[in-house]
Amino acid sequence: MVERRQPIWVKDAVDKVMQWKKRGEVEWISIDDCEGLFLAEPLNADHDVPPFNRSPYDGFAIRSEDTQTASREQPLKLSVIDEIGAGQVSRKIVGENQAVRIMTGAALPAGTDAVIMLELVKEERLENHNFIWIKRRVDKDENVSFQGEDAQKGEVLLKKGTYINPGVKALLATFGYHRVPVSKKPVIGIIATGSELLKIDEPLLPGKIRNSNGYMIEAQIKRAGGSVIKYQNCADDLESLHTAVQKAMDECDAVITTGGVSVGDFDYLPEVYRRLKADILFNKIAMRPGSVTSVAVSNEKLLFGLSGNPSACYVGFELYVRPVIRYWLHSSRPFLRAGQAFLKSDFPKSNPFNRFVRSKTTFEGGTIHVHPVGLDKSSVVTSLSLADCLMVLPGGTRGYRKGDLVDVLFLDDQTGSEEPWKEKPRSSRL
Ligand SMILES: Nc1nc2c(c(=O)[nH]1)N[C@H]1C(S)=C(S)[C@@H](COP(=O)(O)OP(=O)(O)OC[C@H]3O[C@@H](n4cnc5c(N)ncnc54)[C@H](O)[C@@H]3O)O[C@H]1N2
Ligand code: MOO
Ligand SMILES: [Mg+2]
Repeated sequence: MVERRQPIWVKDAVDKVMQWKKRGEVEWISIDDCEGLFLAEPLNADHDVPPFNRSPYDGFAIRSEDTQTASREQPLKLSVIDEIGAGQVSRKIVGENQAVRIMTGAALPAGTDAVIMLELVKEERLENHNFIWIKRRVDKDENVSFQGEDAQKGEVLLKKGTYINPGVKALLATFGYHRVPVSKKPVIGIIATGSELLKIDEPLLPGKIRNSNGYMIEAQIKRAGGSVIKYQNCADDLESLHTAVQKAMDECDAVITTGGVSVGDFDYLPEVYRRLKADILFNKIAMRPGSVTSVAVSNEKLLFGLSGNPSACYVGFELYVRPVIRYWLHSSRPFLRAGQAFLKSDFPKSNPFNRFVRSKTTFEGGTIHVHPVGLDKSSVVTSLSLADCLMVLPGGTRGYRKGDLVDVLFLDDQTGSEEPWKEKPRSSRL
């Protein structure tokens, strides 16, 4: 008699997995290698930015009070007493009717409180000395980049858990972080199982297919921020599968298998869990695709049994593995970013289970639309290459109509979400 499995809700499955979440060990790595990781400590401003009042233009630093009566009819003549470029500091103190020629980024000289652009003055050279003529009033603080206007000493600029994008990297450099606190990456092992699997450089043979899931999962792990150990494909043979999973569990922080997790004669992962004396958190989820996704824990390490069907495997990873990797990396928003969009076409299939449909979003007239891509079957691989989101269609309906507002989970996104997608109360009767 085939084992009857009791499905659980997606939200409960996520909760069960996240009970085993861990933060990775913090290490300080070179700023050159930190992008795509997460700050393991907050970033505080230990000085003002900019650190001094500076000129935003190439021009002349002046005293605004000297210019109060300057006009086209009564131009003002100032004596140029120094010239500085960015990086230089003038030693002069600017007095009445004096100016310093100053380039963008240079510190305002003592005594000055405004800058006039090169284009707005007339220059004159008289007896080996430079003068300028100004034909308008310049107000105090005009054209000054103020010390601390960008960031003030003591401010917390970025919270712990922030994703390090190019802008964050610029801030790290601004504050002299040549080494950056981040988490060590989790090492995730991948074992593709199935006697039908060929290596990708092998020619097709009757009844065989190439292992695409192994490569897909590798890319998903890397997109999430983890590092990968890819093991040899494993045939549907209990002894070798047991040995391979045991070895991977010893060597990695978590392990993903694909295939062999359902109720078929050669689906040996349930038996491997028993042999490992692993606690099975669940082996059936009320969702499509990916209902067979199983997760077990052995020696406090997670062992993900993803489906062999490519789309089911993909969705299982994004919902249950990705948040574990991102949490490990100290992300404060480890779950897929959620939003809502209008369905672009009817989705007439009745929906007994929550469905995660590979889809694509488009922006039209200020609103987001979403439409399914490719064939909606869990065995399909082509739709994955076109999807930028998963459209979530809660179960218990007779289908959805064009124009319905539906939840979407974005795949190529770094913002993430603090909370996972959850079934809403109306859909929460199993
Ligand atoms: N009697 C039942 N049969 C099935 C059930 C069920 O509840 N009762 N569930 C179905 C569902 S839903 C899914 S999903 C699949 C899951 O099967 P497994 O996870 O055990 O995976 P396999 O049987 O090993 O393979 C399924 C399918 O995927 C192909 N595959 C496997 N590995 C790869 C790979 N690395 N790259 C590409 N494709 C792969 C494999 O050839 C099969 O076609 O079970 C249903 N059956
Ligand atoms: O759950 Mo299976 O993953 O529907 O295709
Ligand atoms: Mg199977």
